[in-house]
Amino acid sequence: MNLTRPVCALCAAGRVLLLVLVHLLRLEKISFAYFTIKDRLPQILTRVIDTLHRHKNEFFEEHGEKGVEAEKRAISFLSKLRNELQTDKPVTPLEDELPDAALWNQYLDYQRNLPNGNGEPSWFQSPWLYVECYMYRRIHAALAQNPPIDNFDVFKEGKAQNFFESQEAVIALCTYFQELLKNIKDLDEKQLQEELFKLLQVSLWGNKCDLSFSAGEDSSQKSSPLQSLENMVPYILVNDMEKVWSLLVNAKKNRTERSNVRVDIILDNAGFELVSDLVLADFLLSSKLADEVYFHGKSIPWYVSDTTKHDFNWTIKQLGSANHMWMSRCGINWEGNLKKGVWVFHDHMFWTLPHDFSSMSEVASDLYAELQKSNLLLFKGDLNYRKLTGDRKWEYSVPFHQALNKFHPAPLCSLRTLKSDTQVGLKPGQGEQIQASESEWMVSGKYGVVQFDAGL
Ligand SMILES: O=P(O)(O)OC[C@@]1(O)O[C@H](CO)[C@@H](O)[C@@H]1O
Ligand SMILES: [Mn+2]
Repeated sequence: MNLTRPVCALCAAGRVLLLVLVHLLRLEKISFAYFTIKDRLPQILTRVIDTLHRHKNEFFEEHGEKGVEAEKRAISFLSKLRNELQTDKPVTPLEDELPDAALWNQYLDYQRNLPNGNGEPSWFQSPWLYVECYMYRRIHAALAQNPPIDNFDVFKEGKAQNFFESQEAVIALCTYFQELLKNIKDLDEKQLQEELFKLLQVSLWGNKCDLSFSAGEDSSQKSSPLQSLENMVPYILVNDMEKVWSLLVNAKKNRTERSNVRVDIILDNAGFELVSDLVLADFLLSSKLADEVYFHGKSIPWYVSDTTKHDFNWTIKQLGSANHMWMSRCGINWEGNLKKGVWVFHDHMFWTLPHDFSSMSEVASDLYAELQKSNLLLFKGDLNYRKLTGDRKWEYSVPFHQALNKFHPAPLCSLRTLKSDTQVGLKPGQGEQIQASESEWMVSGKYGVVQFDAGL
Protein backbone atom coordinates (compact mmCIF):
# COMPACT_ATOMS: atom_id res chain seq x y z
CA MET A 1 0.00 0.00 0.00
CA ASN A 2 1.20 3.44 -0.78
CA LEU A 3 -1.24 6.07 0.38
CA THR A 4 -0.75 9.26 2.34
CA ARG A 5 -2.89 9.29 5.42
CA PRO A 6 -5.66 11.66 6.29
CA VAL A 7 -5.84 12.08 10.04
CA CYS A 8 -9.31 10.65 10.03
CA ALA A 9 -11.76 10.88 7.20
CA LEU A 10 -14.81 11.12 9.40
CA CYS A 11 -17.23 13.82 10.45
CA ALA A 12 -17.62 14.86 14.10
CA ALA A 13 -20.23 12.25 14.96
CA GLY A 14 -18.19 9.67 13.12
CA ARG A 15 -15.21 10.57 15.25
CA VAL A 16 -17.08 9.71 18.43
CA LEU A 17 -17.94 6.37 16.87
CA LEU A 18 -14.34 5.97 15.83
CA LEU A 19 -13.22 6.50 19.42
CA VAL A 20 -15.35 3.57 20.47
CA LEU A 21 -14.15 1.48 17.55
CA VAL A 22 -10.52 2.33 18.26
CA HIS A 23 -11.05 1.06 21.74
CA LEU A 24 -12.86 -2.07 20.69
CA LEU A 25 -10.87 -2.98 17.62
CA ARG A 26 -7.51 -1.56 18.75
CA LEU A 27 -6.94 0.28 15.46
CA GLU A 28 -3.60 1.68 16.58
CA LYS A 29 -2.64 2.95 13.16
CA ILE A 30 -5.59 5.25 12.92
CA SER A 31 -5.42 6.21 16.54
CA PHE A 32 -1.87 7.54 16.69
CA ALA A 33 -2.38 10.30 14.13
CA TYR A 34 -5.89 10.87 15.37
CA PHE A 35 -4.94 11.20 19.02
CA THR A 36 -2.01 13.41 18.11
CA ILE A 37 -4.32 15.91 16.46
CA LYS A 38 -7.10 15.50 18.98
CA ASP A 39 -5.08 15.54 22.21
CA ARG A 40 -1.40 16.26 21.81
CA LEU A 41 -1.53 19.30 19.53
CA PRO A 42 -4.17 21.21 21.56
CA GLN A 43 -2.11 20.41 24.67
CA ILE A 44 0.97 21.91 23.01
CA LEU A 45 -1.02 25.02 22.01
CA THR A 46 -2.30 25.41 25.57
CA ARG A 47 1.26 25.26 26.88
CA VAL A 48 2.35 27.89 24.37
CA ILE A 49 -0.45 30.22 25.48
CA ASP A 50 0.45 29.61 29.09
CA THR A 51 4.11 30.37 28.38
CA LEU A 52 3.15 33.73 26.88
CA HIS A 53 0.97 34.53 29.91
CA ARG A 54 3.83 33.75 32.24
CA HIS A 55 6.15 36.10 30.37
CA LYS A 56 3.78 39.05 30.45
CA ASN A 57 5.81 40.92 33.07
CA GLU A 58 9.01 40.31 31.19
CA PHE A 59 7.45 41.71 27.99
CA PHE A 60 6.29 44.75 29.94
CA GLU A 61 9.71 45.32 31.48
CA GLU A 62 11.42 45.01 28.11
CA HIS A 63 8.98 46.77 25.81
CA GLY A 64 6.42 48.57 28.00
CA GLU A 65 2.72 48.60 27.02
CA LYS A 66 3.60 47.68 23.42
CA GLY A 67 4.99 44.34 24.64
CA VAL A 68 1.81 43.56 26.59
CA GLU A 69 -0.39 44.49 23.65
CA ALA A 70 1.63 42.23 21.36
CA GLU A 71 1.33 39.39 23.87
CA LYS A 72 -2.46 39.79 23.93
CA ARG A 73 -2.69 39.72 20.14
CA ALA A 74 -0.49 36.62 19.93
CA ILE A 75 -2.61 34.83 22.56
CA SER A 76 -5.82 35.65 20.76
CA PHE A 77 -4.35 34.38 17.46
CA LEU A 78 -3.31 31.14 19.18
CA SER A 79 -6.67 30.64 20.92
CA LYS A 80 -8.37 31.02 17.55
CA LEU A 81 -5.96 28.49 16.09
CA ARG A 82 -6.76 26.00 18.88
CA ASN A 83 -10.45 26.45 18.24
CA GLU A 84 -10.04 25.92 14.49
CA LEU A 85 -8.15 22.72 15.19
CA GLN A 86 -10.58 21.33 17.75
CA THR A 87 -13.62 22.01 15.58
CA ASP A 88 -12.04 20.61 12.41
CA LYS A 89 -12.21 23.89 10.48
CA PRO A 90 -10.68 24.18 7.00
CA VAL A 91 -6.98 24.90 6.80
CA THR A 92 -6.71 28.57 5.82
CA PRO A 93 -4.03 30.24 3.68
CA LEU A 94 -1.28 32.01 5.59
CA GLU A 95 -1.82 35.74 5.73
CA ASP A 96 1.60 36.83 6.89
CA GLU A 97 4.37 38.01 4.62
CA LEU A 98 7.14 35.78 5.81
CA PRO A 99 9.43 34.46 3.05
CA ASP A 100 7.93 30.96 3.02
CA ALA A 101 4.23 32.01 3.01
CA ALA A 102 3.79 31.67 -0.76
CA LEU A 103 5.18 28.11 -0.71
CA TRP A 104 2.81 27.15 2.10
CA ASN A 105 -0.16 28.57 0.22
CA GLN A 106 0.85 26.75 -2.97
CA TYR A 107 1.02 23.56 -0.92
CA LEU A 108 -2.51 24.18 0.36
CA ASP A 109 -3.69 24.46 -3.24
CA TYR A 110 -1.91 21.23 -4.04
CA GLN A 111 -3.73 19.52 -1.13
CA ARG A 112 -7.04 20.96 -2.32
CA ASN A 113 -6.54 19.56 -5.80
CA LEU A 114 -5.30 16.08 -4.92
CA PRO A 115 -7.31 13.68 -7.08
CA ASN A 116 -7.86 11.28 -4.17
CA GLY A 117 -8.06 13.99 -1.47
CA ASN A 118 -10.96 14.47 0.92
CA GLY A 119 -12.12 17.81 -0.45
CA GLU A 120 -11.34 21.02 1.43
CA PRO A 121 -8.27 20.38 3.60
CA SER A 122 -9.10 20.47 7.30
CA TRP A 123 -7.47 19.44 10.54
CA PHE A 124 -8.95 15.96 10.79
CA GLN A 125 -9.29 15.20 7.08
CA SER A 126 -5.86 16.07 5.73
CA PRO A 127 -2.55 14.23 6.00
CA TRP A 128 -1.23 14.25 9.52
CA LEU A 129 2.24 15.43 8.52
CA TYR A 130 0.78 18.42 6.73
CA VAL A 131 -1.55 19.69 9.47
CA GLU A 132 1.02 19.10 12.19
CA CYS A 133 3.66 21.14 10.34
CA TYR A 134 1.01 23.76 9.61
CA MET A 135 0.28 24.15 13.33
CA TYR A 136 3.93 24.92 14.09
CA ARG A 137 4.05 27.40 11.23
CA ARG A 138 0.95 29.17 12.58
CA ILE A 139 2.51 29.31 16.07
CA HIS A 140 5.48 30.98 14.45
CA ALA A 141 3.20 33.47 12.70
CA ALA A 142 1.50 34.34 16.01
CA LEU A 143 4.81 35.68 17.29
CA ALA A 144 6.50 36.84 14.09
CA GLN A 145 3.55 39.08 13.22
CA ASN A 146 3.58 40.74 16.61
CA PRO A 147 6.60 42.90 17.21
CA PRO A 148 8.21 43.74 19.59
CA ILE A 149 7.91 40.13 20.82
CA ASP A 150 8.51 38.71 17.33
CA ASN A 151 11.77 37.01 18.23
CA PHE A 152 10.44 35.24 21.29
CA ASP A 153 10.85 31.44 21.06
CA VAL A 154 7.89 29.96 22.94
CA PHE A 155 9.71 26.64 23.28
CA LYS A 156 13.03 28.01 24.52
CA GLU A 157 12.36 27.41 28.23
CA GLY A 158 11.41 23.78 27.66
CA LYS A 159 14.51 23.15 25.58
CA ALA A 160 16.75 24.70 28.23
CA GLN A 161 15.07 22.70 30.98
CA ASN A 162 15.55 19.50 29.01
CA PHE A 163 19.25 20.32 28.70
CA PHE A 164 19.68 21.02 32.42
CA GLU A 165 17.74 17.91 33.44
CA SER A 166 20.05 15.79 31.29
CA GLN A 167 23.11 17.21 33.05
CA GLU A 168 24.22 13.91 34.56
CA ALA A 169 24.08 12.13 31.20
CA VAL A 170 25.86 15.05 29.50
CA ILE A 171 28.67 14.88 32.07
CA ALA A 172 28.99 11.11 31.62
CA LEU A 173 29.17 11.45 27.85
CA CYS A 174 31.64 14.36 27.84
CA THR A 175 33.85 12.59 30.37
CA TYR A 176 33.84 9.37 28.36
CA PHE A 177 34.65 11.28 25.20
CA GLN A 178 37.50 13.35 26.64
CA GLU A 179 39.08 10.16 28.03
CA LEU A 180 38.75 8.60 24.59
CA LEU A 181 40.44 11.60 22.96
CA LYS A 182 43.53 11.11 25.14
CA ASN A 183 44.55 8.03 23.18
CA ILE A 184 42.52 8.26 20.01
CA LYS A 185 45.71 8.40 17.91
CA ASP A 186 46.77 4.98 19.16
CA LEU A 187 43.54 3.19 18.32
CA ASP A 188 43.63 0.60 15.55
CA GLU A 189 40.88 0.32 12.94
CA LYS A 190 38.89 -2.22 14.91
CA GLN A 191 38.90 -0.03 18.02
CA LEU A 192 37.96 3.07 16.03
CA GLN A 193 35.08 1.18 14.51
CA GLU A 194 33.87 0.11 17.96
CA GLU A 195 33.96 3.70 19.19
CA LEU A 196 32.10 4.94 16.12
CA PHE A 197 29.41 2.32 16.69
CA LYS A 198 29.06 3.35 20.34
CA LEU A 199 28.66 7.02 19.54
CA LEU A 200 26.24 6.31 16.69
CA GLN A 201 24.10 4.39 19.17
CA VAL A 202 24.26 7.16 21.78
CA SER A 203 23.10 9.57 19.09
CA LEU A 204 20.36 7.15 18.00
CA TRP A 205 18.95 6.66 21.51
CA GLY A 206 19.37 10.36 22.19
CA ASN A 207 16.41 10.71 19.82
CA LYS A 208 14.12 9.38 22.54
CA CYS A 209 14.40 12.79 24.20
CA ASP A 210 12.00 14.90 22.16
CA LEU A 211 9.39 17.18 23.59
CA SER A 212 6.68 17.11 20.95
CA PHE A 213 6.19 13.39 21.52
CA SER A 214 5.59 14.02 25.22
CA ALA A 215 3.58 17.20 24.50
CA GLY A 216 6.23 19.20 26.36
CA GLU A 217 6.43 16.96 29.46
CA ASP A 218 9.87 16.14 30.79
CA SER A 219 11.75 13.95 28.31
CA SER A 220 15.34 14.32 29.40
CA GLN A 221 18.09 11.71 29.50
CA LYS A 222 18.51 10.91 33.20
CA SER A 223 21.34 8.40 33.29
CA SER A 224 24.44 7.65 31.28
CA PRO A 225 23.32 6.11 27.99
CA LEU A 226 26.70 4.41 27.53
CA GLN A 227 25.95 1.85 30.24
CA SER A 228 22.92 0.37 28.54
CA LEU A 229 23.99 0.30 24.88
CA GLU A 230 24.56 -3.43 24.75
CA ASN A 231 21.18 -4.26 26.22
CA MET A 232 19.53 -2.07 23.62
CA VAL A 233 21.11 -3.66 20.54
CA PRO A 234 18.14 -6.05 20.07
CA TYR A 235 15.88 -3.03 19.70
CA ILE A 236 17.74 -1.74 16.64
CA LEU A 237 15.50 -3.15 13.93
CA VAL A 238 17.74 -2.20 11.01
CA ASN A 239 21.40 -1.88 11.85
CA ASP A 240 23.52 -0.55 8.99
CA MET A 241 26.40 0.75 11.11
CA GLU A 242 28.88 -1.46 9.21
CA LYS A 243 27.86 0.27 5.97
CA VAL A 244 28.41 3.69 7.50
CA TRP A 245 31.83 2.58 8.68
CA SER A 246 32.83 1.19 5.24
CA LEU A 247 31.75 4.38 3.55
CA LEU A 248 33.78 6.57 5.91
CA VAL A 249 36.88 4.38 5.75
CA ASN A 250 36.77 4.29 1.95
CA ALA A 251 36.20 8.03 1.72
CA LYS A 252 39.23 8.56 3.94
CA LYS A 253 41.38 6.30 1.77
CA ASN A 254 40.31 8.05 -1.43
CA ARG A 255 40.67 11.50 0.03
CA THR A 256 43.03 13.90 -1.75
CA GLU A 257 44.43 17.29 -0.71
CA ARG A 258 41.63 19.01 -2.58
CA SER A 259 38.74 16.77 -1.65
CA ASN A 260 37.79 16.93 1.98
CA VAL A 261 35.59 14.29 3.54
CA ARG A 262 32.39 16.05 4.54
CA VAL A 263 29.64 14.69 6.78
CA ASP A 264 26.34 16.53 7.20
CA ILE A 265 24.10 16.03 10.23
CA ILE A 266 20.48 17.03 9.74
CA LEU A 267 19.76 17.79 13.37
CA ASP A 268 16.65 17.06 15.34
CA ASN A 269 16.13 17.89 19.02
CA ALA A 270 18.07 20.23 21.27
CA GLY A 271 18.94 19.00 24.78
CA PHE A 272 20.69 15.68 25.29
CA GLU A 273 20.16 14.58 21.69
CA LEU A 274 22.04 17.60 20.36
CA VAL A 275 24.96 16.98 22.74
CA SER A 276 25.12 13.37 21.53
CA ASP A 277 25.24 14.62 17.91
CA LEU A 278 28.01 17.09 18.72
CA VAL A 279 30.08 14.38 20.40
CA LEU A 280 29.62 12.18 17.33
CA ALA A 281 30.67 15.07 15.09
CA ASP A 282 33.76 15.71 17.23
CA PHE A 283 34.65 12.03 17.05
CA LEU A 284 34.44 12.09 13.25
CA LEU A 285 36.95 14.93 13.11
CA SER A 286 39.23 13.71 15.90
CA SER A 287 39.46 10.23 14.39
CA LYS A 288 40.09 11.82 10.97
CA LEU A 289 37.18 9.91 9.51
CA ALA A 290 35.92 13.32 8.36
CA ASP A 291 37.50 16.72 7.73
CA GLU A 292 34.39 18.85 8.12
CA VAL A 293 30.91 18.55 9.56
CA TYR A 294 27.93 20.62 8.44
CA PHE A 295 24.98 20.85 10.81
CA HIS A 296 21.49 21.63 9.53
CA GLY A 297 18.99 23.14 11.95
CA LYS A 298 15.58 24.80 11.87
CA SER A 299 15.17 28.47 11.02
CA ILE A 300 12.04 28.80 13.21
CA PRO A 301 10.94 27.11 16.47
CA TRP A 302 9.64 23.69 15.41
CA TYR A 303 8.08 20.54 16.90
CA VAL A 304 8.73 21.91 20.40
CA SER A 305 12.31 20.74 20.84
CA ASP A 306 13.97 21.02 17.41
CA THR A 307 17.31 22.81 17.25
CA THR A 308 17.52 26.39 15.99
CA LYS A 309 20.73 28.34 15.49
CA HIS A 310 20.17 29.98 18.85
CA ASP A 311 19.79 26.57 20.58
CA PHE A 312 22.92 25.32 18.84
CA ASN A 313 25.09 28.23 19.95
CA TRP A 314 23.48 28.36 23.41
CA THR A 315 24.22 24.67 24.02
CA ILE A 316 27.87 25.03 23.05
CA LYS A 317 28.18 28.14 25.27
CA GLN A 318 26.56 26.33 28.21
CA LEU A 319 29.03 23.50 27.91
CA GLY A 320 31.97 25.85 27.50
CA SER A 321 31.14 27.75 30.68
CA ALA A 322 30.11 24.69 32.73
CA ASN A 323 31.65 24.08 36.08
CA HIS A 324 32.87 20.68 35.02
CA MET A 325 36.25 20.16 33.45
CA TRP A 326 35.24 17.74 30.67
CA MET A 327 32.01 19.46 29.84
CA SER A 328 33.75 22.79 29.45
CA ARG A 329 36.58 21.18 27.47
CA CYS A 330 34.00 19.92 24.98
CA GLY A 331 32.27 23.31 24.72
CA ILE A 332 35.54 25.18 24.22
CA ASN A 333 36.77 22.74 21.56
CA TRP A 334 33.47 22.96 19.72
CA GLU A 335 33.52 26.72 19.70
CA GLY A 336 37.02 26.41 18.23
CA ASN A 337 35.71 24.06 15.50
CA LEU A 338 33.14 26.65 14.51
CA LYS A 339 35.74 29.42 14.46
CA LYS A 340 38.10 27.31 12.34
CA GLY A 341 35.27 26.57 9.92
CA VAL A 342 35.57 22.78 10.25
CA TRP A 343 32.09 22.87 11.77
CA VAL A 344 29.43 24.87 9.98
CA PHE A 345 25.83 25.55 11.02
CA HIS A 346 23.25 25.99 8.26
CA ASP A 347 19.55 26.59 8.33
CA HIS A 348 17.14 26.58 5.45
CA MET A 349 13.41 27.23 5.27
CA PHE A 350 12.86 23.92 3.49
CA TRP A 351 13.30 22.00 6.76
CA THR A 352 10.21 23.74 8.14
CA LEU A 353 7.97 23.32 5.11
CA PRO A 354 5.40 20.50 4.96
CA HIS A 355 7.00 18.94 1.87
CA ASP A 356 8.62 15.56 1.99
CA PHE A 357 12.23 15.30 0.92
CA SER A 358 11.51 13.83 -2.50
CA SER A 359 10.43 17.31 -3.56
CA MET A 360 13.57 19.05 -2.26
CA SER A 361 15.34 19.11 -5.63
CA GLU A 362 12.37 21.03 -7.04
CA VAL A 363 11.32 23.22 -4.10
CA ALA A 364 14.79 23.97 -2.68
CA SER A 365 17.33 23.20 -5.38
CA ASP A 366 19.99 25.27 -3.56
CA LEU A 367 19.73 23.04 -0.48
CA TYR A 368 19.74 19.90 -2.61
CA ALA A 369 22.91 21.10 -4.36
CA GLU A 370 24.49 21.80 -0.97
CA LEU A 371 23.72 18.28 0.28
CA GLN A 372 25.21 16.83 -2.92
CA LYS A 373 28.61 18.09 -1.74
CA SER A 374 28.53 15.72 1.20
CA ASN A 375 30.04 12.26 1.54
CA LEU A 376 27.44 11.20 4.09
CA LEU A 377 24.16 12.67 5.32
CA LEU A 378 23.01 11.66 8.80
CA PHE A 379 19.31 12.35 9.28
CA LYS A 380 18.32 12.48 12.91
CA GLY A 381 14.91 11.62 14.27
CA ASP A 382 11.41 10.63 13.56
CA LEU A 383 10.11 13.63 11.68
CA ASN A 384 13.04 13.48 9.25
CA TYR A 385 12.25 9.78 8.72
CA ARG A 386 8.64 10.57 7.96
CA LYS A 387 9.76 13.15 5.43
CA LEU A 388 12.36 10.81 3.92
CA THR A 389 9.74 8.13 3.30
CA GLY A 390 6.87 10.48 2.35
CA ASP A 391 5.06 9.47 5.59
CA ARG A 392 3.24 6.75 3.74
CA LYS A 393 1.79 3.57 5.06
CA TRP A 394 4.34 1.38 3.35
CA GLU A 395 4.55 -2.35 3.75
CA TYR A 396 7.31 -2.88 6.31
CA SER A 397 9.46 -4.82 3.84
CA VAL A 398 9.50 -2.18 1.08
CA PRO A 399 13.17 -1.26 0.47
CA PHE A 400 14.30 2.04 2.02
CA HIS A 401 15.70 3.07 -1.37
CA GLN A 402 12.25 2.77 -2.94
CA ALA A 403 10.54 4.73 -0.16
CA LEU A 404 13.05 7.56 -0.65
CA ASN A 405 11.37 8.14 -3.99
CA LYS A 406 14.45 9.44 -5.85
CA PHE A 407 15.76 11.53 -2.98
CA HIS A 408 19.47 10.75 -3.34
CA PRO A 409 21.63 13.86 -2.98
CA ALA A 410 24.39 11.73 -1.37
CA PRO A 411 24.70 8.49 0.61
CA LEU A 412 22.50 8.85 3.65
CA CYS A 413 21.71 7.22 6.96
CA SER A 414 18.72 7.73 9.22
CA LEU A 415 19.20 7.47 13.00
CA ARG A 416 15.70 7.33 14.33
CA THR A 417 13.67 5.96 17.21
CA LEU A 418 10.20 4.86 16.12
CA LYS A 419 7.59 7.38 17.28
CA SER A 420 5.17 7.25 14.36
CA ASP A 421 3.71 4.46 12.30
CA THR A 422 5.92 4.49 9.23
CA GLN A 423 8.63 1.90 8.80
CA VAL A 424 10.32 0.38 5.77
CA GLY A 425 13.26 -1.88 5.02
CA LEU A 426 12.44 -4.63 7.52
CA LYS A 427 12.97 -8.31 6.81
CA PRO A 428 9.84 -10.13 5.61
CA GLY A 429 7.69 -10.91 8.64
CA GLN A 430 9.86 -8.90 11.06
CA GLY A 431 7.33 -6.12 11.62
CA GLU A 432 4.37 -8.49 11.83
CA GLN A 433 6.19 -10.57 14.42
CA ILE A 434 6.79 -7.61 16.76
CA GLN A 435 3.29 -6.33 16.14
CA ALA A 436 1.85 -9.61 17.37
CA SER A 437 3.29 -9.16 20.84
CA GLU A 438 3.71 -5.38 21.13
CA SER A 439 1.00 -3.32 19.55
CA GLU A 440 2.73 -0.02 20.45
CA TRP A 441 6.11 -0.90 18.94
CA MET A 442 5.98 1.78 16.25
CA VAL A 443 5.09 4.66 18.50
CA SER A 444 6.75 3.95 21.83
CA GLY A 445 10.28 5.16 21.05
CA LYS A 446 11.58 1.83 22.35
CA TYR A 447 12.79 0.65 18.93
CA GLY A 448 15.22 2.34 16.58
CA VAL A 449 16.87 2.10 13.18
CA VAL A 450 20.26 2.98 11.75
CA GLN A 451 19.18 2.73 8.14
CA PHE A 452 21.54 3.43 5.26
CA ASP A 453 21.04 4.09 1.57
CA ALA A 454 24.03 4.35 -0.75
CA GLY A 455 22.19 6.40 -3.35
CA LEU A 456 22.10 5.57 -7.03
O1 LIG B 1 11.42 14.14 14.97
P1 LIG B 1 11.38 13.68 16.39
O2 LIG B 1 11.75 14.74 17.36
O3 LIG B 1 12.14 12.41 16.61
O4 LIG B 1 9.88 13.29 16.72
C1 LIG B 1 8.83 14.15 16.45
C2 LIG B 1 7.56 13.54 16.94
O5 LIG B 1 7.53 13.39 18.32
O6 LIG B 1 6.56 14.40 16.55
C3 LIG B 1 5.51 13.69 15.96
C4 LIG B 1 4.44 13.50 16.93
O7 LIG B 1 3.64 14.59 17.02
C5 LIG B 1 6.06 12.38 15.50
O8 LIG B 1 6.41 12.43 14.18
C6 LIG B 1 7.29 12.18 16.29
O9 LIG B 1 7.04 11.20 17.20
MN1 LIG C 1 12.08 16.79 16.93
